Amino acid sequence: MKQTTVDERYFLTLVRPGQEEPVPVSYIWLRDHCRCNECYNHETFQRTLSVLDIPDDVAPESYEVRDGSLNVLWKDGHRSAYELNFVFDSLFESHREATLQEQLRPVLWDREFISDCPDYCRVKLNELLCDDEVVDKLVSSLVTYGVAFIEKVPANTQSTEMAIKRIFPIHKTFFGEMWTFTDNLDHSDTSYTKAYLGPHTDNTYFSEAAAIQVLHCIQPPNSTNSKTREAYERLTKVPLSCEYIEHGQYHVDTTPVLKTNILTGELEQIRVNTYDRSIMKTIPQQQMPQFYADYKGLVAEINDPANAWQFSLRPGTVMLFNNWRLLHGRMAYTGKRVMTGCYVARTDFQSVARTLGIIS
Ligand SMILES: C[N+](C)(C)CCCC[C@H](N)C(=O)O
Ligand SMILES: O=C(O)CCC(=O)C(=O)O
Repeated sequence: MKQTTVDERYFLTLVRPGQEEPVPVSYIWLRDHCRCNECYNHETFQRTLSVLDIPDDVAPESYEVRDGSLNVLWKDGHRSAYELNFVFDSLFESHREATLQEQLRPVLWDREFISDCPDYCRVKLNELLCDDEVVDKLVSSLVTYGVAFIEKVPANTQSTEMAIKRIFPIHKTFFGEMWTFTDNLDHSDTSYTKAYLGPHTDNTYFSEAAAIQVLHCIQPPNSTNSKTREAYERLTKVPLSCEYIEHGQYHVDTTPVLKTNILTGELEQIRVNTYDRSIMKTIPQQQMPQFYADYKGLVAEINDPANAWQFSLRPGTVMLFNNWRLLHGRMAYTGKRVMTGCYVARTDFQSVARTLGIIS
């Protein structure tokens, strides 16, 4: 067995069955994760033990591993018992690996793939309302492909709301809970016009963009490259401010265009809306040429027609898409058109997916 030297004032070591390398486990982590009824409320899933009541130099009087459990007697006389799998599965390395091994991983796709791909979810409203498995299938599609459709939804806001609330709570913003928009400039924003809208994500000016955007066209218009990697890395670091301004509203958020997962390092969010960018003043002027080269490269890639999946949203079909990974836009139109939809907050999207066992 390999030897791992640890400072026994702060760590004990455990060996996971089937592995050779002993792993260090910190005493203060163990004490903080005691799940006895005195330290943890199993009805509210909350700690009752305050972290301030754990001495920095907390250490066991003794401990033993027996029958798949670690039993600790602390110097203050407190006793803790841990299932070894709880400890091993809570280690950073295990948690990171498990996150990377999610049973449902995002599938990256392009127009050709998605046009031919039968797997993303396209269900009928009555199926969704009657069958919990269809809810699971739809949320899985949003996790895997970032997109799903509900068909045969009566072309009105109320039915759209009913369909979405079957799956998610709706995230209310100053646009409303369910919003319905046309070209009457109800809000000072291009989406409230007939104009072309290039590919973008919404809410780049919120501290957290909606995870899911829902769109239902309830009244169609009555007429119709090693440099890339370096640029990618830079765009995960350069803070970019985006804003939304109208009477009574002034939202600004300043974060990089690309956000990577703090645990896995994988790309987690793209936040691009060229329309809503604030004055660029978050980097020195000397860095501007490089930033604009990187940003224009990304926007050009986004606007490449080869990357566009274009179709008409017709009354009856509700589209849900992941606003953290899919960009959306629309062609300019003439005549009268009415669109309805809503946002779903990321925490609610993830909570529903986690409750369904789709993500951890
Ligand atoms: C109409 N609706 C509420 C759906 C969107 C409004 C979009 C506002 C802003 N340009 C953005 O991209 O977030
Ligand atoms: O009007 C549309 O079809 C889409 C509008 C849009 O992109 C948005 O509201 O973010």
